[in-house]
Amino acid sequence: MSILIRNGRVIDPDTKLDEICDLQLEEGRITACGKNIEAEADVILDATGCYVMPGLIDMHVHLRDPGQTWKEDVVSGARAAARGGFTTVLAMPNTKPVIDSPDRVDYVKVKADYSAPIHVLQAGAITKGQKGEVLADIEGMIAHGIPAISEDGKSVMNAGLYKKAMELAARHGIPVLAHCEDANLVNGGCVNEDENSRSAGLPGIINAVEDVIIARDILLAEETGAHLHLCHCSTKGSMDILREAKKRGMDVSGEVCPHHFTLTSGDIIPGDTNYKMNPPLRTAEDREALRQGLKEDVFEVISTDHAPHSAEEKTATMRKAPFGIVGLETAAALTLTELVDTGILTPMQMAEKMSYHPARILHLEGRGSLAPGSEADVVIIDPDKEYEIDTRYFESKGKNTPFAGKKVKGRIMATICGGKIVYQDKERNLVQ
Ligand SMILES: NC(=O)N[C@@H](CC(=O)O)C(=O)O
Ligand SMILES: [Zn+2]
Ligand SMILES: [Zn+2]
Repeated sequence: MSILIRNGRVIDPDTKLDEICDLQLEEGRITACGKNIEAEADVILDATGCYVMPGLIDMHVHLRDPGQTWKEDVVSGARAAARGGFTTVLAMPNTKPVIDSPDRVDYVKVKADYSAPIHVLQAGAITKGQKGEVLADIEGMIAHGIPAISEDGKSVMNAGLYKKAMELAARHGIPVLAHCEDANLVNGGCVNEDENSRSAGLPGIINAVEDVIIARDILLAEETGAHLHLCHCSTKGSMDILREAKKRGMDVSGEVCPHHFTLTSGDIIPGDTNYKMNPPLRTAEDREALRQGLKEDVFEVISTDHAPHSAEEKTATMRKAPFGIVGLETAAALTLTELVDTGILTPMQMAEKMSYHPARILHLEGRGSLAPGSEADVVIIDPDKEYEIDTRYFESKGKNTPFAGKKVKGRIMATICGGKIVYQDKERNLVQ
């Protein structure tokens, strides 16, 4: 199988290429990139007016498999990812049961290998059952292929235990993905603590809930030499602390999710639980800091924290509904609309944060790159296509998004994974 993508704006952070040219894919690999490639191909795609980027990589998703497959499963999640332009996702281990052993890692791997259209990777939990008491079989899971460990959904509050996990991660050269939330400071909060929470009479979550654990984790990473990656950063403090740690030359990185760089707590429609996620939507000042941090590459990753829940679960009150919103099928459009179209990020920075940097942090050789020899994982995006987000077209089982009906600019036209077209837009056929 060979594919020739003609006349797109090829944007490759690895080779620093940003040029209108052709890209040739053969037998699952990228084989050539250049102007007017004359080779024969089984399929020719006309990418005129489109960005051609390395397939997007989301290093933070929840696929709910095993145990909560009414919300999502490996296959529906992977299809949603393909529709969103992603060719690799990393699933968090807060499933039921928790992915804390080699055989549970294998369960996801086998299911994904047989039936997912894209690459699905699995992170291993740090403690058994995510109870924060004893370490999980981290080395066993590393032997079975996990590219990272994470306790996402919570922080490991026992710093001594966490330090041991970091030592293991450092020894094996894998990153620790940190959900930063001080369990003792949350205080039952369900939205950001500010004038909006007070007028709505809802318990609030202060910024320090996140910031104190970020500071602690950075100190522990410095001590152990582990690569620390901060999940879903939402506060101005996260940006300040991360910037300062990087100045000291530390091996630490951070991600921001589209909802946190797009919305503030002031946008919450009272009672609409599709605005409830953890960490919560913060203030305009926090959002501004996140945007600035993305622009200045303090944050090198954009991830979705795709957190599907059923409509029924989300009909609960703001206090009781589960935290989390879906993100795979809206992330590229929100990044293009909110950050690229506004001049905050260049298209090259988008490709870095949504593909190249995640590949480097997770040590995914041959991914996040369009250099010849790389895996044939490619996304074709029309940056000018305008439309309204419509959850009826979502491949995800989760429709829980505050962005339904939002006007955006930028649409995935095709996703190619391992040299196969795994998603194509129905309106505009690129095949020539
Ligand atoms: N982000 C969320 O609001 N929810 C996540 C957990 C998490 O990412 O911490 C979930 O698993 O639902
Ligand atoms: Zn989290
Ligand atoms: Zn998460």
